[in-house]
Amino acid sequence: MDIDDDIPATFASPPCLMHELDPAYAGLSSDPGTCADVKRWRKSERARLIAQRLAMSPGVRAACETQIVSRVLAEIGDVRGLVVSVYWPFRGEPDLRPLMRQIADDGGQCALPVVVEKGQPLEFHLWRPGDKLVRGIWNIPVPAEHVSLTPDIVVAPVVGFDPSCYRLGYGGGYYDRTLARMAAKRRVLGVGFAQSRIRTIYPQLHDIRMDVVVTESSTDRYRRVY
Ligand SMILES: Nc1nc2c(c(=O)[nH]1)N(C=O)[C@@H](CNc1ccc(C(=O)N[C@@H](CCC(=O)O)C(=O)O)cc1)CN2
Ligand SMILES: Nc1ncnc2c1ncn2[C@@H]1O[C@H](COP(=O)(O)OP(=O)(O)OP(=O)(O)O)[C@@H](O)[C@H]1O
Repeated sequence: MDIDDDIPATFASPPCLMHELDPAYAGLSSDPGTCADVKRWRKSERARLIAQRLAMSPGVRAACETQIVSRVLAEIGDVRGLVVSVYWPFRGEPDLRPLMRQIADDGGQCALPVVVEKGQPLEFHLWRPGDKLVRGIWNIPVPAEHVSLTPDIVVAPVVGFDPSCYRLGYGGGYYDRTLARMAAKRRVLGVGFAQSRIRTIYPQLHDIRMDVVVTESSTDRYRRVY
């Protein structure tokens, strides 16, 4: 018999009892009226943030992207043997294709997110520099070959983000749906321009926090307390 079997279970730190509380107490809302207001607000905020980043000058954008790539590489550390999902840039997202080349050069593997079915989780398909791409849903380029991988690190582009590392995306809920299904040990690195930081995204019950958000001038970290 294990000696610990006789000892009542105790926690090294206080257990989290958040699940026993009203979600509103945690700043999360399940009220239908509030959800509808948040949806409307998110739609206009997305449009504003996308227009704002599309208006960046090419020189400023390129300088920011260089900074983002080096901060993300520092955040990833030794990439040998790891699968990192990145993304093909779309609607003014930071262009991280140099990051994908560097990951491959350093012995990691890259994957791109693929919408295989609307309203379902994303799949991540292997992409090596030079591999053929075809147009997927919304015309976003996706690998022509379908080699599905499970990422160790998910680099997720943000339309907006808040200081609690919550992500505002394009409104399909794809990353949330996908992360909800993945093992907790994956790391999620949000990336965006500093101008995409907003006070709050009004987090809802389905929103999943990222571990870190990297911009050209900042690295925000969410520290789990449990
Ligand atoms: N570069 C890149 N690739 C990616 C993502 C991403 O965020 N960035 N995705 C990450 O998920 C997936 C694509 N997600 C998308 C989700 C919604 C829309 C979109 O156009 N939505 C509608 C509005 C939806 C609504 O409000 O209900 C639209 O804008 O008209 C586009 C892409 C997979 N590939
Ligand atoms: N885990 C989930 N299961 C089912 N539906 C979900 C889940 N997560 C999100 N959704 C749905 O997706 C919708 C859009 O979510 P949200 O506004 O957070 O999208 P987003 O994070 O901006 O989009 P994306 O991840 O595609 O860039 C939500 O209203 C919700 O109905």
